[in-house]
Amino acid sequence: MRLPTTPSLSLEGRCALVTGASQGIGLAAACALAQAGAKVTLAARNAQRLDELVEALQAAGHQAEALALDVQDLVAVRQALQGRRFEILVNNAGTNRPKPLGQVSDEDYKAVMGLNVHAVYFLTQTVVGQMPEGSSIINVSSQMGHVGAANRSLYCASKSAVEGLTRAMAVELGPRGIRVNSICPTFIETPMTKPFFQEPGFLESVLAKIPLGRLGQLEDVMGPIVFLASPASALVTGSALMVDGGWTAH
Ligand SMILES: NC(=O)C1=CN([C@@H]2O[C@H](COP(=O)(O)OP(=O)(O)OC[C@H]3O[C@@H](n4cnc5c(N)ncnc54)[C@H](OP(=O)(O)O)[C@@H]3O)[C@@H](O)[C@H]2O)C=CC1
Ligand SMILES: C[C@H](O)[C@@H]1OC(=O)[C@H](O)[C@@H]1O
Repeated sequence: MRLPTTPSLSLEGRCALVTGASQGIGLAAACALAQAGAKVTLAARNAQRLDELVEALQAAGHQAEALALDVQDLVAVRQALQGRRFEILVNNAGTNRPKPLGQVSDEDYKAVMGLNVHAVYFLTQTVVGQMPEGSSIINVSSQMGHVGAANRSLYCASKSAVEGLTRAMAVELGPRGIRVNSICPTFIETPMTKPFFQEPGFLESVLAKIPLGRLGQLEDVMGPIVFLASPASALVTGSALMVDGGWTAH
């Protein structure tokens, strides 16, 4: 009798590019992919930090390399990545400038939309041409791509745009066997969010909206990243994987 067999979560032999990998969720994603066997290119602007992280990954027996890169510098992106073959791309680098609607400046808009959308779009455009069948693109979106939040109109708009490009790219790239999904975490304490939690009452206000009753941890995104990168999600594309403790289940 032939019993069904679970597709592998191994990423042996695959090359992965993770943007914003010098800290936070990007670093967690890079570690997850490396621990699953991928050769991971960690991209960010802080070259020294990247070298330290790559050294640590290599010391742990994993394959990793550093790529000092400003993903908003499209000339540099194209010079560094044009023609390079990756089977996995994690568009993680992102930013936020929480402000009341009336205080958002043109510069704020360009900073948030520039990194969260423009850079994601054109780095993906640069890399996708060399991606073989079976490749996986993972866009790090947010629960905020699916709900509104006060003082986060710009951020919510940027992540909603990421959800739209995830779906459209999934439709366009499906015939090539390339999958495109988003991962949508809730609040995780990282250098980006640490300042938010200094505000009195902010943590309580966030926890009140999370049915599982806790903030996310970096480890909470690592399994979902490997799942979306691996053959275990071979029929999953155009999807938004909520990793939000139930925030958007309301
Ligand atoms: N933390 C959270 O609660 C959540 C975060 N997210 C999303 O996850 C992603 C990562 O968030 P988080 O880890 O908190 O962010 P952090 O601010 O902690 O880290 C951001 C990373 O992006 C890199 N980066 C920033 N600008 C650039 C650039 N121009 N070019 C290349 N790399 C850049 C930074 O490295 P360097 O300075 O060296 O370039 C850093 O490694 C973002 O897209 C965010 O929107 C989604 C849901 C929840
Ligand atoms: C869950 C979100 O992405 C979270 O919302 C914010 O305002 C922070 O910037 C985090 O990214």
